[in-house]
Amino acid sequence: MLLKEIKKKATMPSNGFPFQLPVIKEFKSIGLQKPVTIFVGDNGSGKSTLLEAIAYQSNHILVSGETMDIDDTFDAARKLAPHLQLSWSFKSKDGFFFRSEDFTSFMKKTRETRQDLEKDYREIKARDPNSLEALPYARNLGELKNLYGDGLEYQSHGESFLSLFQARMKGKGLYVLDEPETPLSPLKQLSLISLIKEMVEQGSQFIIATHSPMIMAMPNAAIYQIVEGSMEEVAFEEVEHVRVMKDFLDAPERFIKHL
Ligand SMILES: Nc1ncnc2c1ncn2[C@@H]1O[C@H](COP(=O)(O)OP(=O)(O)OP(=O)(O)O)[C@@H](O)[C@H]1O
Repeated sequence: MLLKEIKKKATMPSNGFPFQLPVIKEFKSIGLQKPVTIFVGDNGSGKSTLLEAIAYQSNHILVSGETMDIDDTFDAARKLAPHLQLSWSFKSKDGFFFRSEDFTSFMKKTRETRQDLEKDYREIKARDPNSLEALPYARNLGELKNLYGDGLEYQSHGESFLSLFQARMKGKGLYVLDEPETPLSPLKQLSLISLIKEMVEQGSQFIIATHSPMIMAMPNAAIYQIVEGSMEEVAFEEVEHVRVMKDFLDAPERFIKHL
């Protein structure tokens, strides 16, 4: 394990967002004994708020490589993070925070970078086909191609999500993922589970907020369920999402006739 414990300091304010959220008020500490920690809970239970603060306090790097410092949507994380005490076995500098909103801007940035490099490369070659000045542009274009193939933008939304994870994840990193299942079909969620399993085998650790029962079934995972502000470790079969989804799939008509 890289991150061993997340503990709330005694001095946290009790008023104003995010401090007045029930889950933040009641949170004391969790020990991370498994390589995958999963937060589940209803919409609005505070999963993202807590996850963002953990990510901010750990290394505050986004999937794009940018810092969480420049984005005002992380104001609450910036306020809450100093009140969380993280204990490490080994503080890795690798890893990132991922939420699906940042994916679109990362795709846009990658596309613009590639287009700029291609334009500069073409201009230099047109001026002088043998110019050494073109070499760094060719090298950077080659690196982008190695990482993402011909371009994430030529893949479907779900495919490019997975390619991004495959390109950006490596061993011994701490990955904090907020609802990574968002655009993924059930089969692609299995591919994500397989990728996470592979990364765990290489010494990585994951903290994930999810609504997906498939992700919750991940091997080597501890599931913490938030109900009315209290956070408790539960078995997979006890998670509300899992029970509701299972009952629904067993007999959808039973649910739908009551709507
Ligand atoms: N800037 C803000 N100011 C005040 N309240 C906020 C702010 N941002 C979020 N909230 C509230 O905090 C609560 C927790 O939000 P959060 O996004 O952490 O929930 P969540 O469990 O991740 O939900 P979901 O599953 O829908 O993503 C919600 O009720 C939300 O409306």
